[in-house]
Amino acid sequence: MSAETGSRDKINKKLKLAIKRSKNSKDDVKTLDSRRKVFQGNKEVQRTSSAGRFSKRVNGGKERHQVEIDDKNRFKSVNSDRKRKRIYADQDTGVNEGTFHKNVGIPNGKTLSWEKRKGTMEGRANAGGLSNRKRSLKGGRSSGEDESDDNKSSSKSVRPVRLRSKVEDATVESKRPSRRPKDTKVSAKLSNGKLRIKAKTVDKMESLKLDGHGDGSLKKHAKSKSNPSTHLYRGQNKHPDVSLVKPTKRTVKDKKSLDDNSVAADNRPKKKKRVIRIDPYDITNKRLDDGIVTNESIKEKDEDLEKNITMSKNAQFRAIQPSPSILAFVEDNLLGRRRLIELRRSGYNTELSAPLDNIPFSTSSERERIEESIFRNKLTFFAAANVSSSFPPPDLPEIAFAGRSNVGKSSMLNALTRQWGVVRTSDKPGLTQTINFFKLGSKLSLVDLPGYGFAYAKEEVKDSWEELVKEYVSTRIGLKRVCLLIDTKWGMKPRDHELIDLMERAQTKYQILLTKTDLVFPIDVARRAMQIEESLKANKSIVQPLMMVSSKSGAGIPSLRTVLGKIGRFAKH
Ligand SMILES: Nc1nc2c(ncn2[C@@H]2O[C@H](COP(=O)(O)OP(=O)(O)OP(=O)(O)O)[C@@H](O)[C@H]2O)c(=O)[nH]1
Ligand SMILES: [Mg+2]
Repeated sequence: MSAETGSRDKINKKLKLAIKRSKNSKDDVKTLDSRRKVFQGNKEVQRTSSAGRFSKRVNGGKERHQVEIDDKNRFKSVNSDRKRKRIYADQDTGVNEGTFHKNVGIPNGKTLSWEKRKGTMEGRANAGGLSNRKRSLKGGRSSGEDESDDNKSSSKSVRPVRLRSKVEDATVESKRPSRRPKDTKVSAKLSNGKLRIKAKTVDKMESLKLDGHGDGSLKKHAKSKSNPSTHLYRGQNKHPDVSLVKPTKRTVKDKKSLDDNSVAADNRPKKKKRVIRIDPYDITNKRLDDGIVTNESIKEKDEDLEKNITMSKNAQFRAIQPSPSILAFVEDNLLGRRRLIELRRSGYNTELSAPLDNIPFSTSSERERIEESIFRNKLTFFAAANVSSSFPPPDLPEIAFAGRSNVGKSSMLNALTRQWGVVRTSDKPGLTQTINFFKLGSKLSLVDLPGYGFAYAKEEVKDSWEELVKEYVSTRIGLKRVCLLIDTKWGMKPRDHELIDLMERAQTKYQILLTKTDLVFPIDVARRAMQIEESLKANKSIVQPLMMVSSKSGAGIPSLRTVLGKIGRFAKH
């Protein structure tokens, strides 16, 4: 009996427990229904819930237990949903630094989160829940987000955030903003486990921020379009002034449009002056220069005129047609530039220093071959004068050799006498600086005059030489002839004409010697002779003929000896 009563008690206890559990299960069903109503609005929760299984399970004992488990799971899911909300809250409060905050501290990372780039999430630290989050997203556009939250204009300009979520772990994908967004708006999308957020800004916000950080003058342009690049820089940098420091070309342009007097505009780099390079080979560029009259252009024109004159002089010289007699004389005496083979064919010894003279230097026996006896005498230096008072007494008839520097005066003395080293010569103009007197035996005196014109000497010295020469040729007693040496290549120069005029006035006999004939063509020797004879044909003191000589080749030297020898022979003491 005791066993039966014991078993009955156990059964009764179980029945009581079962009844209690059935009552509790009804309460649970009520609570579940109420909770189902709570989450009725959440479609995703309804979709995920197994409502059919839930209704079956509420009838059975084990099933009820399962129901409780499922309810726990559902609670878990509900809790997870709550947790999701808490996650947002935590995220908003900064407790749960998930993917939202991972990139916030990265200053230059390419994977900057969207709030870092757009600066919209800065103000969410004080926000709580989704509504606050929306609010923060509305107002949080730049580094001054907290201030901009209070700003109505900024809140108007931003779209609210849309959240679509059925996920437990929300991750944020940041959509990289375009580099040049025109109208940027902020929107957040939470779907398929990823929160996609787009941020867009409105121009007014930017202009207001400029008001806050820049000059007051910027307020004038609050409605004007702001620069998107400044948005970008301001979003990345909490200090908008710093972002203004590193502007792009586009920011510079916009700053200029904002206010010319602003500090930012003053700090912009100045434009470099555009340099126009004129191409000398470009016809259009030359046309620019044509209208400009400068001193340089006048000088160039003058130089061109002088060139034309010189060219005309040369042309005139080329146009001279020498007389046949002069041409014949030039050809007979082998004047002008000649080839050695030509001299050899004519019977001259080309191994001699002056083959056309055919007389070697220095030895007395050879000097006997000189046709003119007076020039067989030994040449001796006896006086030098740099002033007229130091002139030697005029005991002998004198023949002077005058001319420009380096024309070959001293060389002419050597060529006439064929004596080496008595008269010094040099290729440097200005060697002879005094009037040098040479005796040729006891019959004749040869005088080497300093040259005039170009010389390596001071102007005062050259002037004194010229004055001394002028005084000598105009006042010297015993001066029988002045041999005026003219370089065949260059012809007569103004100084030569000056000296000729002086000798004309002083009635000093002078004879023209064309020197260095071996350096020009024979035809030019004839032309020069014709030119000078024509120019001096009216002169009275000139002695004809004009002599054409070359100390180097010896051409015309024998003829000159003959002419000058007559002076010594017939001169009256
Ligand atoms: N080719 C050539 N050269 C000559 C002739 N006569 C002189 N020379 C050269 O011309 C240069 C000047 O000769 P010089 O006799 O010193 O001339 P200069 O007139 O006395 O010169 P200054 O004493 O400075 O007035 C020398 O190098 C001579 O060799 C010539 O007929 N033909
Ligand atoms: Mg000389």
